[in-house]
Order: sequence, then structure tokens, then C-alpha cells
Amino acid sequence: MPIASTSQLLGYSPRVTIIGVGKVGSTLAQQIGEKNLADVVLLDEVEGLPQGLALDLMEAKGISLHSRQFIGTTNYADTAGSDIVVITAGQPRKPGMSRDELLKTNAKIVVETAKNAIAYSPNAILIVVTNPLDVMTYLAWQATQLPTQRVIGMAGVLDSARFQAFVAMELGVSIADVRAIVLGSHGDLMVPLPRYSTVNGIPITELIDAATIDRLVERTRKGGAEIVELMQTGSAYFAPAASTYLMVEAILLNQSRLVPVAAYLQGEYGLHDIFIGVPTLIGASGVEQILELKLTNAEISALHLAAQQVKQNIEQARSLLAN
Ligand SMILES: NC(=O)C1=CN([C@@H]2O[C@H](COP(=O)(O)OP(=O)(O)OC[C@H]3O[C@@H](n4cnc5c(N)ncnc54)[C@H](O)[C@@H]3O)[C@@H](O)[C@H]2O)C=CC1
Ligand SMILES: O=C([O-])CC(=O)C(=O)O
Repeated sequence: MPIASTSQLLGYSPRVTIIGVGKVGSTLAQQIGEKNLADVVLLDEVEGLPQGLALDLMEAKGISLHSRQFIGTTNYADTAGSDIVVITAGQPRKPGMSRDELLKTNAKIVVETAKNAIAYSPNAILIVVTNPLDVMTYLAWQATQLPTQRVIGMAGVLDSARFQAFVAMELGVSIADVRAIVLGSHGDLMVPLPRYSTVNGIPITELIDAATIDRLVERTRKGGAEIVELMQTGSAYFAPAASTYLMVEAILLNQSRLVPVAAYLQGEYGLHDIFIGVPTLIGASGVEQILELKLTNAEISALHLAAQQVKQNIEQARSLLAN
């Protein structure tokens, strides 16, 4: 790996701020550095935590050999001029909880942190990770008033990666040959699409019987909870951080990746004024295009059911924030 990337040699290093550097945020910071992608500002409300993590990451540089900088801070002024802001601040769920039960605690945190960060980086693209994801992305957009293209929720990449992993395990094939796509909300009503999921171009519906696909779909829907139950002390973070990394990289390297993310819909799929998981092209300006797949009646109904629940939760969040 080169010590300095081309952009650094030309005197420019992109800057990513991560707000809330617990499990997901700190793992993401490490990935961004180790892949020599950008300088990272780590911000948390707990004094000492982001400073300690940044120092630890700086000390690892001599071994992982990259030339990016890490700054740890509790002061938003230190995040100024960021190209991307990632919000991973907020509580994770405990065993037995749904993601929606985090709404009350995390709504205030997301609104406050998004506002503070964008005040110092008005040109940034905002990636929201905090749960319940689709609602938090909507609240962050409203709080910052950023153009919708520059507000993106991370969930579909993760849910699709899980579906991909379960298909690869079931068939005993290399995960490199499996592509999978999951739309809808980041919850039990998410919409995995077996018809559009393939092993090297062959739809999985040709390779796996219907009952087994149903089982894999159900495991994907409960993928986050499965890990929460196993760990008992928090939720998944390696795959969530890797999924967020993919989005950060797609933006900074202008890769035009076709991935499902929570994007703002204005009529696409018959939905309005909502952030929910749909296939998008992600590049330098954020969500560059929303793709409208041909869905069956059952798939579109499932998407609308998920949307209905997200809308109800947005209303609940609005009244919580008003009080
Ligand atoms: N969208 C997705 O697919 C995923 C979402 N998540 C969500 O991401 C969030 C973070 O998860 P973890 O990193 O595991 O949690 P964590 O508890 O390890 O880290 C959260 C961090 O946020 C900080 N924080 C809380 N309030 C803050 C504030 N007002 N300002 C600055 N920092 C603040 C805490 O001090 C803590 O360091 C959770 O809500 C979790 O449910 C997690 C995995 C996947
Ligand atoms: O399950 C959780 O609470 C964390 C999360 O969103 C995931 O891992 O998909």
C-alpha cells in the first residue's frame, strides 16, 4: 500500500467526520484509515473517548502503513469542512428490543448531532446509521435542510450483504459470485428480492427451492436481532461498518455504485416524502439516481407496508420532539 495516495500528493486529503465513535463508528474509522481513503475526525459526547481512539489509531499507522490523520474531539468546530459526516451516535438495542424502541432516545440525539455537524460542514454529504434507520434519516434531513440527494441512510447494503452471506452458506459457493438485493425499511418488514438475487447471473430462484428461500429471507429479516441475541451486549458492528465504508468510498471515489440505500422518494415506487431502501446510484454528489425496478404486486405491497410503518414512526418521532 502506498504511504501517500495521489490525492494526498496533490495536496488534498478528503475529510470524514464520524459522530458517535462507539462500536460502529470506531470500526469505520479504522477501515477508512487502513484503506488510505480519508482523514477522519472522531467526535463523541464522552470526553476522552474520541481522543483516546484517535491516538490509538495514530499509533497503529506505523504498522498498517497509511498516511491519513485521525483527530479525536468533543468539539464540533474541529469537524469543520468535512466532505462526509456519518452519524453513528445513539443507543444500540438490547436483546428482546425492536429497533423502533430506540426511537425515543435516538431521535433527539440524531437531530442535535446532525444539526451541529452540518453547521460546520454545510457542503457535506450526510450518512445516517443510527436506528431506527429510516426514521432517523428523515429526521436528520429535516433538521439540516440539506438537499435530499445529500442525505443517505445505511441499511440496504448491510441487509443485502447478510442475504448474500446466507445464500453463499446455503449453496456452498463463493460469496464473490453471489449478489443479493434487499429493499424497504431496516426492520422486520424489509423486502429481500430473491428474483433479483443471483449466483454469477443465475437467479437464486433457479438454484434453491422456495421453502429454503423463505427461510433465508426470514433469517435476513431477523439478521440484526440474531446477532443481538448472541452477543447480549450491543449489536453488530463489523458488517455495519463495512457497509458504511462502501458508501463512503463510493462517494469519495465517485464510483457510481448501484446499491440499496435509504433515499428520499418523491413518487418513485408510488411513495412520497419518505426515506426508505431502494436501489440507487451513489457517487460524488450522493444519491445520483434512484432506480425503479419492476416489482410484482406482492413485492410492491410489501414495500408499501414497510413504508406505512416508517411513516407512523415519523409521526411518533415528530410528537416526541415537539414535547
Ligand atoms: N443502520 C444499520 O444498519 C445499523 C445501525 N446501528 C445503530 O448504530 C447506532 C450505534 O451503534 P453502536 O456503535 O453499536 O453503539 P455504541 O453504543 O457502541 O456507540 C454509540 C456512541 O454514540 C455516542 N453518543 C451518544 N449520544 C451522543 C451525542 N449526543 N453526541 C455524540 N455522541 C453520542 C456514545 O457515547 C457512543 O460512543 C445504534 O443506534 C445502532 O442501533 C448499528 C448497526 C447497524
Ligand atoms: O440489529 C440492530 O439493532 C443493529 C442493526 O441495525 C443491524 O445489525 O442490522
